[in-house]
Amino acid sequence: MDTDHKNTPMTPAIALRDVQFAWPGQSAPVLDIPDFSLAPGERLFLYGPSGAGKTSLLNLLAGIVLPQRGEVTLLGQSMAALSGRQRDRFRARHIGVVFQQFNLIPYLTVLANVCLAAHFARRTPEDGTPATPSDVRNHARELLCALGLPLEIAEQPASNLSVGQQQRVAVARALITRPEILLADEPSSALDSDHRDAFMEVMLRQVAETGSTLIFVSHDRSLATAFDHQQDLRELSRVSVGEEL
Ligand SMILES: Nc1ncnc2c1ncn2[C@@H]1O[C@H](COP(=O)(O)OP(=O)(O)OP(=O)(O)O)[C@@H](O)[C@H]1O
Repeated sequence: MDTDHKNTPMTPAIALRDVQFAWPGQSAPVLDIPDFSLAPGERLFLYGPSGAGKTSLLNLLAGIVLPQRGEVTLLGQSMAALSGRQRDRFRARHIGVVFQQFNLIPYLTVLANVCLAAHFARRTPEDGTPATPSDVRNHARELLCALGLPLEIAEQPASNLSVGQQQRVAVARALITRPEILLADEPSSALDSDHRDAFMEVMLRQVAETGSTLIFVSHDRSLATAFDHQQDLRELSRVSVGEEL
């Protein structure tokens, strides 16, 4: 169970060992990663050409898919040891994910989309996340405002928003739970330079305050200087084209 996972100061936030992953129906792995780990609080900028498997890797780390071989361990918890439902719960409580497609619920208001993540995480004040609904709403409004979204937008359905606005709502939704691990897949791709700078400041400030471990995927290499490390996925993953699993 999620609550059983051991998390000592020496435990990496993220650890992959001998991981091979192929999408269903494909015999060739998209990822083959012998060894990869990040310490708590490390911030990694991940890049690589389109199709290299960056999004696939984030799906593995979020526990959305499991590898055919090897082990993915987050905060000391093996993902394979959890059922699908337990992985969903683990993700809600410990991981913030900004998906490329945002995955907002279109008919819910912006505020409801952001607050729902806090509801599913069901954190207590001791975890550092406000517990009362009105505190959560205030925190959500603060995040939306810091990300440059006008306040009146909070009460509109998410489907009314521009792509760049939806992207920032998705970022607020990932940050509101103050997750130990933040996985962001091209989270600034639809933003102009002013909004991108504001977004980077908000995200990095909260990550620093919370001590979150961050993997940030982007094609914009100019952003890499804000991170502890940058990594080309092709150097991490030794995929042999045509190899059978
Ligand atoms: N849900 C899926 N089902 C089947 N195959 C998939 C799925 N998602 C990705 N793939 C395949 O896995 C490979 C890697 O795709 P992935 O999206 O991980 O690359 P990427 O590096 O994130 O690319 P981009 O920079 O364009 O976002 C591609 O060949 C893609 O077709």
